[in-house]
Amino acid sequence: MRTRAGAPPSGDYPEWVTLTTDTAAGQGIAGPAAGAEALAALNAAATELEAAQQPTWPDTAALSEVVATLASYPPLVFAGECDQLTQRMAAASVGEAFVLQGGDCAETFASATADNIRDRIKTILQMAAVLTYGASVPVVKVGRMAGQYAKPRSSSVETREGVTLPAFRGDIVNDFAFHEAARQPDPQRLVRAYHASSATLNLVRAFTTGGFADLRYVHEWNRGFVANSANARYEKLAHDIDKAMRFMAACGADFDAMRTVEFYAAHEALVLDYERPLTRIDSRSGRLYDTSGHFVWVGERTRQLDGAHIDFVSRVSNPIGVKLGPKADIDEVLRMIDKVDPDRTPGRLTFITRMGAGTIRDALPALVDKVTASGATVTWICDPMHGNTFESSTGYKTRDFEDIVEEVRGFFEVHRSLGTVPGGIHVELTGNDVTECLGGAEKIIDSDLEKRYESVCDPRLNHQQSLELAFVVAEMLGQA
Ligand SMILES: O=C[C@H](O)[C@H](O)COP(=O)(O)O
Ligand SMILES: C=C(OP(=O)(O)O)C(=O)O
Ligand SMILES: [Mn+2]
Repeated sequence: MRTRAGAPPSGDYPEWVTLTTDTAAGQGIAGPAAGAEALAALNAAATELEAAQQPTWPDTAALSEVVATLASYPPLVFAGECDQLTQRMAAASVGEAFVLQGGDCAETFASATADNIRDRIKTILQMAAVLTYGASVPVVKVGRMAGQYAKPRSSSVETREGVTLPAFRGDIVNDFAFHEAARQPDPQRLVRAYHASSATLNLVRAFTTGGFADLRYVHEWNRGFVANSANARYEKLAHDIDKAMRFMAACGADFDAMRTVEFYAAHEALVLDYERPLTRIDSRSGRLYDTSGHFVWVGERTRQLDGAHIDFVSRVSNPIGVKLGPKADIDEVLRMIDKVDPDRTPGRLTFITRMGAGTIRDALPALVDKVTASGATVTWICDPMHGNTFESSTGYKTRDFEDIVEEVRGFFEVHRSLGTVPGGIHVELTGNDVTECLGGAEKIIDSDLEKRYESVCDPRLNHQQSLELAFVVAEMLGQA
């Protein structure tokens, strides 16, 4: 709708529709001069600083072409959406929201199907509904999706039956198949990752705004979950939620207004040859945003203070996560805050702790205490997956559901004893009925793992286990 004079009516579009399109890689930058300078500095630093866990691309000319191609593509997310998520993360930092981040350890191109994406979203929506009830605050829904294609590895090679090849580093770099050609890094995969992310995000937006996310459906799905006799221990909470829904209906709540949800995309900003060309100047503010996803994080293996990853995230304005393991050095963490969040912007920096069930109660308190004393305003999120991985007797990388629950329990205990805020959870999950993590009501045991072990990297909670975790965490939240 336009006025007769051809001017768009004011106030019709949300502010975030402002395009963030000025391109990276130093090509045809039309944005504000300050932004162009900042972008040039980001690009220079990304190539000069030491970057851990990067692929060794065999053909640098092909890589340059790919980087230029990515730089010419539209952004996947808008700067204003990232700012909105920063505000949501800020709310979580003070207990006015709770964050749920979840999705595959490693997305693959082959698994980016409509059914898989729908089922993952469905699982996250179901978990979020339960957590919302438990927390009595909005749940910020963030998928490890639409960009989670890169993996850091403990070893750069993999040996099977005497044959040693480069390790699989995620579909964005090489192929999981165990033969020489498949494991060669191929820069064309960066372009495929962009298109797969774009298609995924398109479906995410459709599912979360087109009616699929209607709270009434989500509630029915959850009723179905609890009706399964294996899940009887969650009946009480499910009954309470059901009552709350009926109470809302009786009060005349507008359920039609609850047919859409905000949903954000997150991934580890690992391969800088992907993140860098997707970094753009926001035409509103001249600031830089990594438009490959709303929230990006730096992993435990790449968070070196003087390394390229921390430098990169310090230069973009997205909400940023940093994973912290049990050996995180407190002084280093404090210097990291100065670097990534010098202005102490609430919601800007999230620490995703991944300590291990047996370690969290010892390792987390001092860290939280010192960070709080420093005056920082970080959001604390618990990743109960990465500190609890072990090899099963049958040779699979696995995790035990009980360890996962126990780490979240420790996370709540530590924050409650310090008077700080447990802001959310970060989990590896799928909407499918895989057998990758042990335990849960279905009592998956070692010998079950081979039945449906489909992850190309870490073991994920399956649909049932994910919902169980949501119910258990909702109980913990309700005990506040
Ligand atoms: O999520 C990631 C994994 O924990 C990480 O890639 C390391 O895995 P690896 O020890 O199998 O290499
Ligand atoms: C590699 C991951 O985690 P971390 O950096 O915490 O090991 C991950 O989230 O898949
Ligand atoms: Mn993982």
